[in-house]
Amino acid sequence: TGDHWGYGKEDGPSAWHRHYPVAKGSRQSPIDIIPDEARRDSSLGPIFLKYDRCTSLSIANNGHSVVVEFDDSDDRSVIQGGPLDNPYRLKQFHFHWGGKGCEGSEHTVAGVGYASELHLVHWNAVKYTTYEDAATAPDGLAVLGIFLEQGDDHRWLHTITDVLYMVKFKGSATNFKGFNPKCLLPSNLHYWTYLGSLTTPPLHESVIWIVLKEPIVVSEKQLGMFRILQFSGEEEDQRMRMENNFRPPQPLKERILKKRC
Ligand SMILES: CN(C)c1nnc([C@H](N)S(N)(=O)=O)s1
Ligand SMILES: [Zn+2]
Repeated sequence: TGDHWGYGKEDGPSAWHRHYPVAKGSRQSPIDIIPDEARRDSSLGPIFLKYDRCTSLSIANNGHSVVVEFDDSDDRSVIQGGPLDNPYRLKQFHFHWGGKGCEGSEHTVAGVGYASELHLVHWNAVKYTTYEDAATAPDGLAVLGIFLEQGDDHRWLHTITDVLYMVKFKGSATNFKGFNPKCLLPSNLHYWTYLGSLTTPPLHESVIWIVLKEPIVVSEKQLGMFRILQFSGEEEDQRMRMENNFRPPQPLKERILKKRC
């Protein structure tokens, strides 16, 4: 049992539909974002991120990515506004990235990928009692996507890359308290939004996606630190470097990509 999916040739995104048929569904993520085709929507206001009294708990390697988990027992860390009818609670954030010098984002912009993509996963605690209930509801999750572009060192990313050696292997975790993800946001919060899904199995079609237009800039050295992580556990003999853990863009089908006026 356990996760029998991955990013390899046999168990990668093109095979996920065998165990998760929703992979061929009508609102799958990620997508290729075509800016000129985004429809202006006057009902869309700005997004607000209240990450002040941050509630980070731990950082872990779950065999697919590196994940920072938050205490989501109250509304201290929430996203609201934009396409959202109420505040959504921050549950975790994680990254997707490529091989050295290669694209590794999940969403692409006019067919072009970025080096990496940060996902901050929030859930609708007003309408649903648990994350698990929200994760299967059409308006249950809100994921904020932020592109990472290769360039100069990011001033704050080292607080994450400096501890990656402690979670090198699948199943490892360590304390990670007092980290405020506000330091990972770009200067402006202009966004695209559309209805989509989780981008890894179980691929639930429960995500309101909010993708920021402005990337943050990180160095190749910092990106390289993510590649010391392994998909495999410490006891496994196959050393499997964690990289290219991204799903390619999926058909837009009958969806409209929206943006703020
Ligand atoms: C259980 N949670 C929080 C998640 N399950 N799948 C997630 C995917 N990694 S993503 N990329 O956020 O859809 S996040
Ligand atoms: Zn993700």
